[in-house]
Amino acid sequence: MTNPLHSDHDPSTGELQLEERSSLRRVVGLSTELQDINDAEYRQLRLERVVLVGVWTEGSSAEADSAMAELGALAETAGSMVLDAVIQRRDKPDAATYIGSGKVKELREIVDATGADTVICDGELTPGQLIALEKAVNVKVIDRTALILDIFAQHATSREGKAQVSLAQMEYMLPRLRGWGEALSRQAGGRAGSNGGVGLRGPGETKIETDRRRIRERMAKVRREIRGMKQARLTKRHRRRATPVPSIAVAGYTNAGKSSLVNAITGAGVLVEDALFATLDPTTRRAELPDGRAVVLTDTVGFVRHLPTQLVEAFRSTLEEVVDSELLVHVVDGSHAFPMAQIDAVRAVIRDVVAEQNAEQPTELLVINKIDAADPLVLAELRAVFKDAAFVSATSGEGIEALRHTLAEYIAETDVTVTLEIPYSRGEIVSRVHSEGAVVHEEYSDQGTVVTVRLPESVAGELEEFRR
Ligand SMILES: Nc1nc2c(ncn2[C@@H]2O[C@H](COP(=O)(O)OP(=O)(O)OP(=O)(O)O)[C@@H](O)[C@H]2O)c(=O)[nH]1
Ligand SMILES: [Mg+2]
Repeated sequence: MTNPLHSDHDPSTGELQLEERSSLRRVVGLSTELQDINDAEYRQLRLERVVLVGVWTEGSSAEADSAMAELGALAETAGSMVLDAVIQRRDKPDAATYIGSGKVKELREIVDATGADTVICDGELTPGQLIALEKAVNVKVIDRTALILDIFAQHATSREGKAQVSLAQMEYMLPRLRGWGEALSRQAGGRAGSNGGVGLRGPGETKIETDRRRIRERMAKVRREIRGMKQARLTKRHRRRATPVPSIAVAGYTNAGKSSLVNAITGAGVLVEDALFATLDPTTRRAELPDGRAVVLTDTVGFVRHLPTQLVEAFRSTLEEVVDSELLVHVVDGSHAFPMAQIDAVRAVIRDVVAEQNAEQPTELLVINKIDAADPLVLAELRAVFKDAAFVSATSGEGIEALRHTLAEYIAETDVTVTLEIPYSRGEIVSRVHSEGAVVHEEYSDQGTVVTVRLPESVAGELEEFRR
């Protein structure tokens, strides 16, 4: 394992976060309540004992199983206990009830037999499908989108992250308010007949309409707040960009081991958990590479297939970090049954953001992690396809030192080599050159210290006056 050089963080932070999160688990579901619209009768996800349902439309049965396993992991991350899972093979989901009527009956029997209180469907269901299925099985039915929103709501810690998630939840809720519970009765007085046009709403407005209006108002407010926070973040990032320390973004599918890898490389205590979306806010750690150079690594939120569109915006801040960095370390879970599909999913999202921002595609270094637990056949395939990839285990430490050297080489490629003569009176410049670059040669002349050093271009520019 590597030394915790320049770790500017208390290694107990991850531990603390983990504790906090476990205590949060016990009140699962509370985080999805939007306190500010407390009388809106939207569905509250109190997930406890759940049955999973999937429709398998394409691919092999092993892939379908793997998709269900992921849904199960998501459900557990949200704090629920998975009792059973049903998959139905069909060309496309049933328009009325997502799964066909025969399967609905079977599902109802499973729900009754297991005592489940919630059914989770893989995919995004229409409001109509949710209601119809709920009627048929007689317990709460939610979809994958709601589940992911719930996890994000539980895990977001930064103010901007929380605001983004609450906005996404409201966006999801808005079209689904209708029919949410027979409890949504009309307000006293009923609808004010045909004369209740624009501006005359009020007593005759239905409860759903009032709720919708309140949610829209709240959404507008949150949007304004986010704009303000975004500005602050951009300023901060700008300031960070002004310091010439190269930045490395660590991205990849959720649970690939990104945080573990950042810890292994830097020795810092970033939160690691066998749960999806353990990391939601980008965290940055300093590290020193074998050539003595300082870099910063940013641990980012994980990717997932079919990310709810409402959350894409919430991901944006993390993706901007990726696009902005010198090097993108793309971490892959080598022990997963289908790492290729995950690699493709991650690359597709990054490509989209790069295109959208008119940015340059950052250099990507693939890091296949968890080689200690990987199937040798899958590993052999990955080695054959990705010849430049690094193969490591963040937990055993295998390959980490080699990876640190590889990182140094990648970063060095963006460097220039210069010879500087630094007067003896400017010792601070000599220290700076040592910490920000890789010194190739050093000697002492009558005038000062003469160093030949590889430096990031921006630093070399700043030290132009000492060039020889
Ligand atoms: N066997 C094995 N397990 C690992 C390795 N690296 C990470 N893990 C485990 O994988 C799980 C996820 O690790 P994290 O580092 O939290 O993964 P992440 O990519 O940051 O996950 P999210 O932040 O949730 O997206 C944890 O249980 C780790 O202990 C490895 O090299 N080998
Ligand atoms: Mg993480």
